[in-house]
Amino acid sequence: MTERDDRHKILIVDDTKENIDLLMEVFREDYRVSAATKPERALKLARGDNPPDIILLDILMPEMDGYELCAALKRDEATKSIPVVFVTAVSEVMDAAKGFSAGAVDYITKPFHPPVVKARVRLHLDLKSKYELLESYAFIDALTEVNNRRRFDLVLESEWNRARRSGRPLSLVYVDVDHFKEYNDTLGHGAGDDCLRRLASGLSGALHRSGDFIARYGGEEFMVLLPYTSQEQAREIASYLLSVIDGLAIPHPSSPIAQHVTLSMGVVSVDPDANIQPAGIIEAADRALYAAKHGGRNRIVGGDI
Ligand SMILES: Nc1nc2c(ncn2[C@@H]2O[C@H](COP(=O)(O)OP(=O)(O)OP(=O)(O)O)[C@@H](O)[C@H]2O)c(=O)[nH]1
Repeated sequence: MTERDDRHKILIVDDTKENIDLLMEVFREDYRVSAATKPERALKLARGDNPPDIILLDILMPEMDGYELCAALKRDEATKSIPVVFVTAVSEVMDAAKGFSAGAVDYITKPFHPPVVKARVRLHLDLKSKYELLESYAFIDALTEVNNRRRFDLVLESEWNRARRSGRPLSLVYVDVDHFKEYNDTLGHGAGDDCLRRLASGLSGALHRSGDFIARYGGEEFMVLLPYTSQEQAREIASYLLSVIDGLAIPHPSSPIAQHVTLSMGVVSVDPDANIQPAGIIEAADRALYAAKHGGRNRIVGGDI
């Protein structure tokens, strides 16, 4: 088995091999370093499956100058959060303002002073990690620690586009806790919060496929998004989720329908050719959920779009 290499990745982009070698020497020991001498190659590596954590970019290159390449990286959703540091010779006339407006975070000058260059790269990697951590908090529901509604909206949009491109179905399960007002009224709001945490953890733990996605959508509502899943498969998954929550047997003394907490679910699957928007999928799942509630709760109802 090969050992995992968790070191940060640096991409050096420079048309001169000697410059690449110089920077390689500075970083080789502490980082995974790759290099590109041509802008297209740099773009390809940055957009690839294993993108760099930071890019050191020469400003003067014959085919596309560093400013243009930096601007191209910043325009692309997939690469825009990779920090770009310009590399320039003190003898070159560098327009720092132009560099920053193209999206660079900093610049370093040749000849290199290795401790300073290393410190600057470390600083930007550190800032990037902190930014990512903050960003992840912005997408997590504080009570249940599953994804929040803001993240759900973004993921639904991107999965919807992916489904359209792939021509494969996308399913959505709208989940709502039954008689949760009575639960709170009988056992208190704190117990209600605990119950929501247990439900979120039970539901997310029951989703096994990568790509399956759960979010807390509102107070006692969750959304489960199932890419590449037909209506029939989605109903099977929904009934598995129902059985998992049944297995938790969370006591609900004031429920008129069971002795423990139950869920209602509305399930819809979308034919990606259909001429509808993501909001239409939610509305259809909401109608199916409404039917599940009116049909007696603790059940799954499939809906049409
Ligand atoms: N403890 C707790 N309760 C919440 C939270 N968010 C929403 N609720 C409660 O969830 C309850 C939802 O009540 P309703 O919309 O009437 O629905 P219900 O009682 O579950 O009834 P049905 O959905 O029709 O089965 C309300 O009493 C809200 O106060 C939360 O974060 N914590």
